[in-house]
Amino acid sequence: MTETNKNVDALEKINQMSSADYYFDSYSHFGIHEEMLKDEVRTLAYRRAIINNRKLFEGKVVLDVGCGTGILCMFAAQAGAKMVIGVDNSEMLPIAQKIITANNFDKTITLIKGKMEEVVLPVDKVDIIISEWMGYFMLYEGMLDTVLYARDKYLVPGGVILPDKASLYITAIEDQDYKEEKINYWNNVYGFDMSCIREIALKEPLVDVVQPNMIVTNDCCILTVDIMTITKDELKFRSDFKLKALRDDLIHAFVVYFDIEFSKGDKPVCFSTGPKAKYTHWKQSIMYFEDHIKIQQGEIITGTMDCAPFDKNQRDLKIKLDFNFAGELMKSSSSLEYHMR
Ligand SMILES: C[S@@+](CC[C@H](N)C(=O)[O-])C[C@H]1O[C@@H](n2cnc3c(N)ncnc32)[C@H](O)[C@@H]1O
Repeated sequence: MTETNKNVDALEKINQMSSADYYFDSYSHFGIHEEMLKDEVRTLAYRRAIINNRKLFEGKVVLDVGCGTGILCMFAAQAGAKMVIGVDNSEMLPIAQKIITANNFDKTITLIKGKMEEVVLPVDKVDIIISEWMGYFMLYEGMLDTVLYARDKYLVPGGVILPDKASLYITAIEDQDYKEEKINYWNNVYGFDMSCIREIALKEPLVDVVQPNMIVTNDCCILTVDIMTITKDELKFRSDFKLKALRDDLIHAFVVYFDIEFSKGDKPVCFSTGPKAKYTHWKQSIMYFEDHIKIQQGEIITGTMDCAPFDKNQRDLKIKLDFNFAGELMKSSSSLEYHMR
């Protein structure tokens, strides 16, 4: 093989690589765990849901799917669990083991390195499954599939999963300035035409913070997940939505975010990753489209969203968004496709 061919091959490989290739590596560095642990909306919600529900945990066998640093395992042990098993396939696992030992939880917490789908647990069944599985756009990373696998294989009848409910929402925003900076920027980069990157950028949901004053419409729930009962197939979803303008404005993007509920136990806990809630590391997922919609208060955008794992890489998401708008000032309809990777 010539040097040129080798380079072309390497480039093609890089182009074909996506989140699946880096997935467990990405969780092997402490940096990502630092970001998650410091997200207090997230970590304190889990702590409240576990520690404040001592009655639920006392004397129980608990499985933490994707235990990372072991933080949720330690909360469960503090809440009185008899035995906690943490499973993780990243190189964080040996470090988590040191953390468990340093905090004197060796007797209660057993950590196992490997894929949840492949490891052998020291018990046949568990009473409670805890997991922090949510990715951007809620379903990115496809980790909920792993929780459902663990539920079907290990959860005792009548067992509990925390969290147990998740809902995905869509809304629409005015975002002219940031669209200029992130999308139209590529039209003229130091005088050069890089608009081919603009085409790619338009097709990728942008994970960033949406300010509440950018929201132009109400929101609409496009998916509700009951983690106790949902099947892997139902996570591929199609949902119609209707968004009503709260004021006269321009719309440049649709925005997706999710809410999480721990509804079991005496003290239910919930948190939102929406633009009106406190910052979380999930931010919001922004989907820009060509042009804009000129909307007046009370007018309605209707649409359909289809979302499924990407064929070539089940951790990526393929999102199709069709919308229709017939307002007094303009009419617009479009069929948009996005790839979350
Ligand atoms: C979002 S992190 C959560 C870490 C920790 N539970 C926390 O709350 O800070 C998800 C973890 O699950 C692990 N993971 C994802 N899928 C897995 C699988 N199929 N088998 C084992 N570990 C998995 C990842 O390596 C990662 O460390």
